[in-house]
Amino acid sequence: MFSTRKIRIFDTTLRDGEQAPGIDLTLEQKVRIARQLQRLGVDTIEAGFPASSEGEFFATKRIIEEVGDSVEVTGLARANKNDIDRGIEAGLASIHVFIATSDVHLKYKLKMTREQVLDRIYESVKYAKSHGLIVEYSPEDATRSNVEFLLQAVKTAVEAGADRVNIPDTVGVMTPFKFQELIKKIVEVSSGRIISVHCHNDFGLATANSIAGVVGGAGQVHVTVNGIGERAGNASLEEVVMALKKLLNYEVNVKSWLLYDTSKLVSELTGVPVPFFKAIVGDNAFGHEAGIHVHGVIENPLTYEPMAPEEVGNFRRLALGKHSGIHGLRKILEDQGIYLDDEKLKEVLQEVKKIADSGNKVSAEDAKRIATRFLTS
Ligand SMILES: CC(=O)SCCNC(=O)CCNC(=O)[C@H](O)C(C)(C)COP(=O)(O)OP(=O)(O)OC[C@H]1O[C@@H](n2cnc3c(N)ncnc32)[C@H](O)[C@@H]1OP(=O)(O)O
Ligand SMILES: CC(C)C(=O)C(=O)O
Repeated sequence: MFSTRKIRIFDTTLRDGEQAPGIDLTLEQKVRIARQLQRLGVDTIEAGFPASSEGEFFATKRIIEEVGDSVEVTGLARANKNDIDRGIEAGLASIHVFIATSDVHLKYKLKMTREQVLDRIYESVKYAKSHGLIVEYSPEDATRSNVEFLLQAVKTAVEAGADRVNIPDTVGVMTPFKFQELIKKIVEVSSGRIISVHCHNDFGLATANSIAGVVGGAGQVHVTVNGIGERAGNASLEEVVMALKKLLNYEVNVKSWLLYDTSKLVSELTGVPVPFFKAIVGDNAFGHEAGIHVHGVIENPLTYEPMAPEEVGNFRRLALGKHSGIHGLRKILEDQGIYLDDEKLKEVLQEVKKIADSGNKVSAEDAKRIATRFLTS
């Protein structure tokens, strides 16, 4: 399925990402990440939750001062006057107001009736709009809400003036086909407002569900760098962006070649390592050891890579091990200035495999050392 529709990228690394246990960024660290997100080209930066602490308040304020001229900066607020006022005091021109719509949240957490929640949606969105803000409303736990009530909540937010409505899969229980259908229904009652999706990764489906939401009609996706966030995390920015661009041909503002550096920066500042096998930005995302693959990639990278590493700022890494073949070994040695005939290469390869079979790693330098013996013998 192909489309040229433009999809907004709403980055919540500094809000939902930072909410994860063990991640507490300083003001300076938040500002560094915000600057990188602005360079990357996201459409909205959710800078934090200004009412939650002094630090969050001042970080939001500084981020607006630093990058607010060139990118929309928003902040999270509960559906109450105090949180919205705190956002306004921090200087926000855009606010993300949320209140849950699922019965389990209403009964046990909010202790409110459905009617009270609808009133609260209307009042809080209207209040924020009356201060001239761009308002995005999220019915938290939308995907476990009664669908009729969810549609009522969305209509209420739209009537109160919400500019965008975001549909959160708060505990990650959606499957792609189900979510696509739900988003279609939401779009039908939203009077042309941008519909957004916010997916959590509890079943490893956050990226798939986000894409399904877009196919269902969403015009914006909430993401975090490296997929950090509550519990199993959020939909990862790099996966969503590249899937939208490369697999479905949607238009996205993000400069994909800055993805790897952005991932490294967020990893460094949060202290959360990027998994080796992480799609797009993992160190093995363009890694090859198997002889058949390495041969193919040397002839033409398209054989075993769905995109070029440079497109996302990552690197191709050719490794040696028990699965290596002659073509790969030749390339690794020639890159280091070592040229051997096929007979000698085969002997070096046998040694490489012997080392690997005994459970040891073989680096390019190890191969060079072995090959040097053959050069001089
Ligand atoms: C799905 C999400 O990610 S939602 C965002 C979650 N993020 C965070 O919680 C991070 C920031 N949070 C905080 O710093 C604090 O929780 C604060 C400042 C917001 C509130 O702190 P406290 O006043 O101490 O309350 P606490 O966090 O224990 O409880 C939450 C209160 O907010 C209420 N509440 C929760 N969500 C909403 C909402 N969307 N709208 C209005 N009220 C809400 C709860 O019912 C509870 O109210 P109560 O105090 O009257 O019982
Ligand atoms: C506030 C909302 C969007 C949220 O973070 C969630 O439901 O996961």
